[in-house]
Amino acid sequence: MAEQPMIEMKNVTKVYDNGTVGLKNINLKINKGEFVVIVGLSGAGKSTLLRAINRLHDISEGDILIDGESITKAKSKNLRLMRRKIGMIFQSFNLVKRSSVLRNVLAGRLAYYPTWKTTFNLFTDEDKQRTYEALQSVGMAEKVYSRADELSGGQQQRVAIARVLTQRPEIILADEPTASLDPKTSRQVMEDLKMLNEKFDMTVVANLHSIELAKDFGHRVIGVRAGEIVYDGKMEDTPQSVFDNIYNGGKGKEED
Ligand SMILES: Nc1ncnc2c1ncn2[C@@H]1O[C@H](COP(=O)(O)OP(=O)(O)OP(=O)(O)O)[C@@H](O)[C@H]1O
Repeated sequence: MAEQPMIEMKNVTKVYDNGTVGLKNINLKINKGEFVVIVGLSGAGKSTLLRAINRLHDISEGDILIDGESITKAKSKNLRLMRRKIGMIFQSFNLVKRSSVLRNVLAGRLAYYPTWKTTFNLFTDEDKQRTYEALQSVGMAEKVYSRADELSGGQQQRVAIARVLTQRPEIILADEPTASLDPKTSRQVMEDLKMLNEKFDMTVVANLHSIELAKDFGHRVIGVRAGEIVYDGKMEDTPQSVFDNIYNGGKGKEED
């Protein structure tokens, strides 16, 4: 199979308005079907990196290609179409708390409808079916009519995963998906992400604080420090010393 990168970052720099450098000259290729974990100290630039990929943050320099097409240069309609290919999972779940699980998961289809249809709730039966199946895949089908704010944190994150599954993106960006969950629930959520990766061939890029989860679920690990990539390698080839170095603020760069 030809290796067309799903995500390609070329000389990407991000400087925030206040002058903080979030990313420094990042070059990175991620292929279809990879499960990549990004590790680094707080403030290293992990969220900035992830949010640059779907243009939640505009970058200052460089170019980002999604499936071979520049998202950096994409204009409104095209940007919308490109974003449909990218699902996002947040630490804080980002559900509409007062809405039902059903409506939250259907929202994964929003980008496929013109606004007026969604305003009038004109989702197709097929999409409702898809929603139900997605909830089944994460073991949440019996909660379909519950309000989102009646669910535990772990259940909310699983609903968020069902929403992303309903969206059927090519790429999942997960920004600290387990940071507010207990260890057992965290593992369950990571299993769900693994299912999206393996069963639906979605490319997953996840920022993780937990080295243990990173090791257990990531195929490839990218270490970030002060806005730069300081390590990039297959998980199976990555010794503990790499993690120690990244988290202990070791000097110099580890090798690719
Ligand atoms: N909106 C913003 N404006 C200015 N600086 C910002 C903004 N967001 C992030 N930064 C800065 O950019 C740098 C990278 O932040 P980022 O949130 O990407 O780090 P992180 O590795 O995701 O950290 P954490 O693990 O704590 O979420 C930090 O110095 C941070 O203070």
